[in-house]
Amino acid sequence: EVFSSTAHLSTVLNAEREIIGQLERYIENAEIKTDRLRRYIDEFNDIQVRADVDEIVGNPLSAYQLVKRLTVDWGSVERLLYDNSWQARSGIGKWSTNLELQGYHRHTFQQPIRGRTPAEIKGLLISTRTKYNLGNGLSYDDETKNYQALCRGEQLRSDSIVASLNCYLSDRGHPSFYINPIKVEVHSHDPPLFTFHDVIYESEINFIKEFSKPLLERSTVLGNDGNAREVSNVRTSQNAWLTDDAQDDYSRYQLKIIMDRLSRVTGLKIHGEQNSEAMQVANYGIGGHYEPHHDYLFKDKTPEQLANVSPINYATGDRLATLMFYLSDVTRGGATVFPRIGAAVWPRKGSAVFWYNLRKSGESNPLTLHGACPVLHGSKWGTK
Ligand SMILES: O=C(O)CCC(=O)C(=O)O
Ligand SMILES: [Fe+2]
Repeated sequence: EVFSSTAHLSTVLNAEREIIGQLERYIENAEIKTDRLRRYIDEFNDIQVRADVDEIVGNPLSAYQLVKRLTVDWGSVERLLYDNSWQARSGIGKWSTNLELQGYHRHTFQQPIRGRTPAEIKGLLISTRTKYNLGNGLSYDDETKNYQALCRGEQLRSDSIVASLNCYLSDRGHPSFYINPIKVEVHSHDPPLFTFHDVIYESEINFIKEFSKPLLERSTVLGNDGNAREVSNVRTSQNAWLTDDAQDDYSRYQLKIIMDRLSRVTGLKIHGEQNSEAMQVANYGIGGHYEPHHDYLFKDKTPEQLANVSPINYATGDRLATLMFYLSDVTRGGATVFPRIGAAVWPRKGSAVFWYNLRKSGESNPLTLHGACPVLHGSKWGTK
């Protein structure tokens, strides 16, 4: 009954004012929320547009920020979207605290590092010159020291040895290279260690990468107890085996062309499972590495570990040689280093590094101990 008295009308009027007030706060909140969301979107958009994928995932700072966005920022966006506390000022408080905290993290994260390029970080790590030993019979500690020093780009060999390392053009004894000979770079004469430059082409590299991307899984090593392979900090990368049965006709054809060329380059028959293992593709992200190890399979193994060597390897014999080619340049880090030889091979897209794991006598050569240095900036793709 609104006509019988005005008393109740004033209550209604007050209620209306209250509703208007709440609606205004609701709109105000919604505007703040939209504003925050807009700022997130602008910021993410800006980062996405600015750089290409390799640049984002390969730069330690942007890779860190990407992970932070996935784990923290997008969580805040989600909370913003689902937070319906339209009447609570405390809601706004919560959002802004959140954002301030993130601003703070961004601040503390960026300030100390800004301007310090990986080169300077690397510079900080370079120790004063220590005396290095090379060869067999080094302690594990010395080998680790050499591995790290080589990864930092230090020279461990005498100037005269380094001066004896040469580059040359070679047809590798095959007519297909008469006109366009292979560029060979020698990293060590004994044991022989070379890179063959520009032996795999851009289109082939893209083919191998695209083909293996969906197959990549965290790499494993043979467990000490001889049991199945396990994930380990010794080898932090992802890899994929390009086995014959996983391939369609077109892929098999592409791989055959590459393998035939590499057979001519190395002078070894490497195509087909009787002659070499399936191709293995590896991708290392920032910090990804493989600690020094040997590629040969039969020496220095316990009977339990030997029991784990696959029958095909017994049938075909030990790994005579390793040929590994780089499918990417690496901005910093990621060298393949030989702590007992003192050699470091820096990845170059399209080049292949080659060495014999066994001597001519068939015995394994312990000097071929090698490892992959941690990637500092960029990402590393290799296949062997
Ligand atoms: O990636 C590298 O530089 C070395 C890889 C390696 O030694 C291996 O896969 O056995
Ligand atoms: Fe290896």
